[in-house]
Amino acid sequence: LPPGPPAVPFVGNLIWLTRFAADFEPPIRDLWSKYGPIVTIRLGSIPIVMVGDPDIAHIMLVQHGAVFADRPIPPPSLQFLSSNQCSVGTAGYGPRWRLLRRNLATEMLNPSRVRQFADARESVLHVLLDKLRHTAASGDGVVVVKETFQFAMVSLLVFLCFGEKLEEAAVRDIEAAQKDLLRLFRKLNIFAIAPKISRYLFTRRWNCIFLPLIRSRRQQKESNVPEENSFRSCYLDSLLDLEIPEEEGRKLNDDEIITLCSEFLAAGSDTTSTALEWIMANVVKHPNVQEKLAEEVGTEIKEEDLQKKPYLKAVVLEGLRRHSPGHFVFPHAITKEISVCGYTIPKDALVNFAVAKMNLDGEKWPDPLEFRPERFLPGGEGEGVDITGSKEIRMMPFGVGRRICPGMSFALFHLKFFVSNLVGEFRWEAADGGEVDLSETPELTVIMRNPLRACISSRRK
Ligand code: HEM
Repeated sequence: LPPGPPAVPFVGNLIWLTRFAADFEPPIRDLWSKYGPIVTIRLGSIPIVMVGDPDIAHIMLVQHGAVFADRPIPPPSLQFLSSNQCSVGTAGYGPRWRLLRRNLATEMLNPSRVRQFADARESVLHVLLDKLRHTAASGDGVVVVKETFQFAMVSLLVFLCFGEKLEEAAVRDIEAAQKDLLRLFRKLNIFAIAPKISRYLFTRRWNCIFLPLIRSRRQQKESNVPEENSFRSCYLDSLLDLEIPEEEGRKLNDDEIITLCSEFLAAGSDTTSTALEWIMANVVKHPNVQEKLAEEVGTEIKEEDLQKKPYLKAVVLEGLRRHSPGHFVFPHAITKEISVCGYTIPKDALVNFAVAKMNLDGEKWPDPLEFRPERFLPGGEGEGVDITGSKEIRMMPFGVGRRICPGMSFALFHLKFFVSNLVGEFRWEAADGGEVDLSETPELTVIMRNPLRACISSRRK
């Protein structure tokens, strides 16, 4: 195994038992400085290999992609959270994962499907801009954007997931339930201490919110009468139609559908709204970037033109490089024992990859902490960078290899869409004439410790 700190038998390295999720990062950084860019820690008796080097990550995720594409099996008391691994992110590497992933990618996330939801996007954008205008008008031009961005992303995904434009209160309920679920993930010990009660509370809340939506859509599909405000199809429709070939073509049950809808909302909303806030924070902090961007996008923004805006793309990529919403990927399990870079990684090990460390690698990116979109323009060191990392990993905000985020192009498109409209519509300045503080703090994604506060004024004459 790769080197690591000494561990107590059966207990592992005690420190990891008290730390979850992103809190892992500072001590892991210390281990990399001490032992090198690939280290082993132990959680109980499970070895976890933490990889902080892009070239080693490439060997594992691309050259031995199939071996590193599995996911760990959750302990029995937590299996209900994913309906026995019935979600794209939790399913083991096999036919069910392929089926679910293909369904999500082709039915919802591919570019031509994304284009069909232009009216949903316009409507969400309209609400977002109105909320910002209204807040600014009632508070000396100052807005705190975090909640507004989050609400916009959740509204959009709820639209795409359930095919209905829900009332604001209903969207807020879903948003609150998602947040509580994600918070619970950070305190998994609740499920260990009182598994039955937590399971009951958790399932009841989820059923109350999602079951009526699922039932009404099922009825609607059966009666073939599209309701007012409904889209022709949505993610839920694809799940209602899906059949599992290796289980005699059975349909998904309600619990599985709830898990998949919840995954769709959770995976897509927090990540994208966090990235949007980081990008806008840098746009506010760097007036020269903002003016260049405003000049490129203009005030009449058309979706079909977004692909033709190189500086917009550069700003989005630089935002994702400099402030990846996730500093690690989801844990990977391996399908068989394997030797890589002189180490043998056993079948029961987990492996994780340090996205943020790779994005800020000083050998690949000069002045890696500097926000400089020009790197991605012709002649810059990031010109033509392939963020899928298939030939070489230089940055991996969406992961790399078989488990790469299926929402990557969806997210890039929506980031461009919102950033261009926010900059095209308003002139942004740091609130109170102050500085924008770029300190990070880990929650489920790595967010701004001090949420962005900005003064906005209309660019329209
Ligand atoms: C800026 C926005 C986003 C970022 C930075 C991001 C990042 C990531 C990362 C780092 C992974 C883990 C890859 C791995 O485990 O190796 C992932 C997985 C995933 N993401 Fe995203 N993501 C974003 C948006 C989205 C959106 C919009 C969706 C869908 C609506 C989505 C759905 C998923 C799913 C389902 C997985 C699990 C894939 C699998 O295990 O096969 N993500 N994402």
